Amino acid sequence: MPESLIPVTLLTGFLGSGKTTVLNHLVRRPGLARTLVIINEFGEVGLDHLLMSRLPDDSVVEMSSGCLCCTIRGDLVSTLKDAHWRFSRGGESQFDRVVIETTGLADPAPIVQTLMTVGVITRRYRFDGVVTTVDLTNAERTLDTQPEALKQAAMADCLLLTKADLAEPAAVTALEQRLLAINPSARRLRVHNGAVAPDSLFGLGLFDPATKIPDVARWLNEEAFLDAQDAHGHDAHLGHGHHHDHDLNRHDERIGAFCLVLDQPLDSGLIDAWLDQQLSLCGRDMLRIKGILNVQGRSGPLVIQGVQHVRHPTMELPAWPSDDRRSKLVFITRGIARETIEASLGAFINAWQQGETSPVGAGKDRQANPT
Ligand SMILES: Nc1nc2c(ncn2[C@@H]2O[C@H](COP(=O)(O)OP(=O)(O)OP(=O)(O)O)[C@@H](O)[C@H]2O)c(=O)[nH]1
Repeated sequence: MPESLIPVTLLTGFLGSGKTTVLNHLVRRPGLARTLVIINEFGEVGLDHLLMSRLPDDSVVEMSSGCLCCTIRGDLVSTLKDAHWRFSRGGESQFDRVVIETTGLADPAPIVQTLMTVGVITRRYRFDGVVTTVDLTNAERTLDTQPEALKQAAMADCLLLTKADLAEPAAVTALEQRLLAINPSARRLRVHNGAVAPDSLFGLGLFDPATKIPDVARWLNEEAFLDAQDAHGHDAHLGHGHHHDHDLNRHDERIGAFCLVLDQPLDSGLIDAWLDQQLSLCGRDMLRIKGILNVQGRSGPLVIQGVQHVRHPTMELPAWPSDDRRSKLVFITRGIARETIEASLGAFINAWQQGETSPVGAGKDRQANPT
C-alpha cells in the first residue's frame, strides 16, 4: 500500500445529526485546502441505492478555501475514478484527500466495501475510516427506532457527538455509555457547532501509511473494552449492557463488540480460512472486523479488516509496534456472541491441526501453498 494512495474518509450520521455542519467547519481549515468533498444531494435516498441507479447533476463547486466539492456522478466508483483527470491541472491532481458525505439514511457498509475492494479505486485511494455524527439531543430515540443510525454508529472508527450544548448532561453520559457498549474501540469526541480538529478525524486506519507501523493502541483502544466490561459486568454484548430497561425494541440489544486475544502465533492461512468460512455463514451480522495477527514464519504482523461479507486484502507490515506480539481481533457484530465466535475458532483450530479443515479447501492446501 504505497503512501501516495489518497485517503478517503466516509462521513455519515443520521438525518440532521450535523454532518454538513462538521464538513463546513473542516473545509475552512487551511490544512484541508486540497480536499475533494463528495456529497450527494438526494436527502432521502441512500447512497448504496444511488450507486446503482441515479445520475444526478454533475455540479462541481470550488469553495473559497480551495476545497473542491462535487456531487456523486453516476456512482461512487466512476466519480472517484474520474476525479483524477477531472480535478487535475497541468497533469497534477488538485486534491490529496477525499471526504464523502453520505445521506442520513445511508448504509455505510456497501460504500466501505467498495472503497476497500474495487480495483479502480484501490489503485489510487485507500479507505481511511468511517466518521459518524450522533446528535446528543435525540440519539437515544434515533438509535432505538432507526436501524440505519445504529449501524452507522456501530461501524464508526470515530464518533462525533454533536449538539452537546443542547443536551442534558445526564443524557450525554447515558448516551456515551450506550455507544461504549455498541462500539468501544471508536474514538468519541464531543463537537460544538461542527468545530473539530481535522487530525482527530483522519488517520483512522489500522496503521500509519508513512511508517507502516500499526497503531494498535489507537484503533483497538483495548482499555475501552475493559471499561465497557466494567460498566456492564461482562462483555459489552448481546443485551447484557446497561439497557436492561423495558423497551424490548431496542435494536442494540443485539449489537456489540468484543476483542479476542490469541497468545500463540497462528498457522499461516488459518485465520483467513476461518474468517472466510465465518463470513460466508454469517457475514451479514459481522458489521466490522479489524485485527492484527502474529502468523508463524512472518516477521511482521498481518492486518485484516472486513465489513460484513467483504474483506480488505490481508496485508503484511514490516514491524510490530511493541513487544506485545499477540494476535488481536475486534468484532462488532449483530447478535453473534463472543462465546460463539470463540467456540467456532477453537473448533477450527483443532480441525486444522488434525488436517481436517477443508470447508473452503484451505486446510488441504496449506502444505502446498503456505501463504
Ligand atoms: N446547537 C447546535 N446546533 C447544531 C450543532 N451541530 C449542528 N447543529 C444544527 O443542527 C442542524 C442540522 O445540522 P446539519 O449539519 O445540517 O446536519 P446533517 O447531518 O448534515 O443533516 P442532513 O444532511 O439533513 O441529514 C443545523 O441547523 C445545524 O446548525 C451543535 O453542535 N449545536
